[in-house]
Amino acid sequence: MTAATLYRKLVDSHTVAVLDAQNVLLFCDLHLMNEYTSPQAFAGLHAAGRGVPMPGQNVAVVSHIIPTHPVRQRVIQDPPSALQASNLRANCERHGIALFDTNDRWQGIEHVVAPEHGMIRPGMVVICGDSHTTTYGALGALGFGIGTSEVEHVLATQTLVYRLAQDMRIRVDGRLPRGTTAKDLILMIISRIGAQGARGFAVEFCGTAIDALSVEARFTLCNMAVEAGARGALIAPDEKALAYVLERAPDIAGETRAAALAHWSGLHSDADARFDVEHRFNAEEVAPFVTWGTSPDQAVAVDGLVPDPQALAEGVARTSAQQALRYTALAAGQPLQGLAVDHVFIGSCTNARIEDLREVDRIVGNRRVAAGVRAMVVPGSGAVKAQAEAEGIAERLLAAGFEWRQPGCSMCLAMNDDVLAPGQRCASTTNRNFEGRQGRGAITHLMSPAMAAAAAINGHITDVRAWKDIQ
Ligand SMILES: CC(C)[C@H](C(=O)O)[C@@H](O)C(=O)O
Ligand code: SF4
Repeated sequence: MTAATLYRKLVDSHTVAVLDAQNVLLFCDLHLMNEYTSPQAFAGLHAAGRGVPMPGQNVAVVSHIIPTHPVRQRVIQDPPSALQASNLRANCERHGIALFDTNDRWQGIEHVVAPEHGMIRPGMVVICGDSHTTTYGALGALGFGIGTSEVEHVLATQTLVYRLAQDMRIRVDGRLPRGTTAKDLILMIISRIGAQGARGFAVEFCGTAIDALSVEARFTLCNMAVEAGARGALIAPDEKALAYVLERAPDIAGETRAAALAHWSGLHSDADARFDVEHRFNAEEVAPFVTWGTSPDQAVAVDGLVPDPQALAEGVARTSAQQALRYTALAAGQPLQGLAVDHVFIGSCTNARIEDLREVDRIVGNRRVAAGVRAMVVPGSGAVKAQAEAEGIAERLLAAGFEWRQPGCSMCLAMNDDVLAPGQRCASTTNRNFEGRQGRGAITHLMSPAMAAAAAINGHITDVRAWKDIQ
């Protein structure tokens, strides 16, 4: 047998039929749904008089449009959003699909909820009408986003017509310096390879720096690989990944466990597997990264300067940098450090897990949010929220002047009522800094949770490495 990459092993083991040289019919072990991209798919399914043959392999979570105010019973006020949620409920009831509904105690952002309940296992193919499904590569599962018409196809057949991706390997060796995280690493990678740098590729991350990352940090890394255009992100599952899954999947026991472990042990690229493209990075070069523009690849180290578009080659990069600077109201050559922020948002499927909130807590310590800054923490899920409350994190952050909210996507894309005003500048732990993403005319600076916490305390973009008590 020829040597294969982990990506090809996952695709081949899920191929029901080869359609042509580029396309296969792929079996999908788990299909996650949200209220935003599923309604039209169900409508299409019903119009065609079709059912959902494998409801147990589908799960739905209300994520995007849900309000996050700290009330006991959440009510979605906005009529179109309320309709999306009630549609999802009706569709799940009709087809017997499990749903994490608005007031379910485990509700949250779909990509935070699914792994914490042991739904994501190494070797699976997981799809969702949401681009950040690449997150699951952290556990050795092939995850990727699909469009609404594909959601309908998956509901009806549990399969997908899938165009093969090319193989890319990104090796990162060395140790991440003090004060830097997986978020800084992925922002650095994206800034170097570009927002289209992995377009058309399934990316496998490897190297000593990746081995050293916690599973939650790997979620952050794989989550944002899509911001480089990746069609999938994978990390071969190691002891850490397996322990994470086994802890959360009590059904994997006895003979099933032995069979699972045997299967999982083969989930890595063969030693002589061929990758179409390979990149190498040195973790020692990672610094806390901050975006200055309106695309995730427009980022520099916090002690760097806003680049001069004139220094870029004439063409798309220069034009988009010029446009970006107009939007973010920054000047070429300006330092990012010291830039005042109005708002701090700690949340999203990139950085709202318990380790992220512990990091924020550690940075904040006994300090207080700067006067005039509104700082909001939106835990990724009900489970994260409960854990953070049990650990005293919520109480300490509230005392420091942060708002402590209920779980959801919230200000990551402002589809609920957590919206910034025009011109407001936000230090954000999210993954996209597109124009208008957090509110029309609002400006987003992507960064790590530690950096966002430091910005909240100082009221301006701050190099967290100057903090004495960081790790
Ligand atoms: C709403 C959804 C389709 C979208 C996505 O696909 O990623 C959203 O989650 C986002 O982060 O922009
Ligand atoms: S948290 Fe943000 S990136 Fe993640 S699914 Fe929600 S909107 Fe998309």
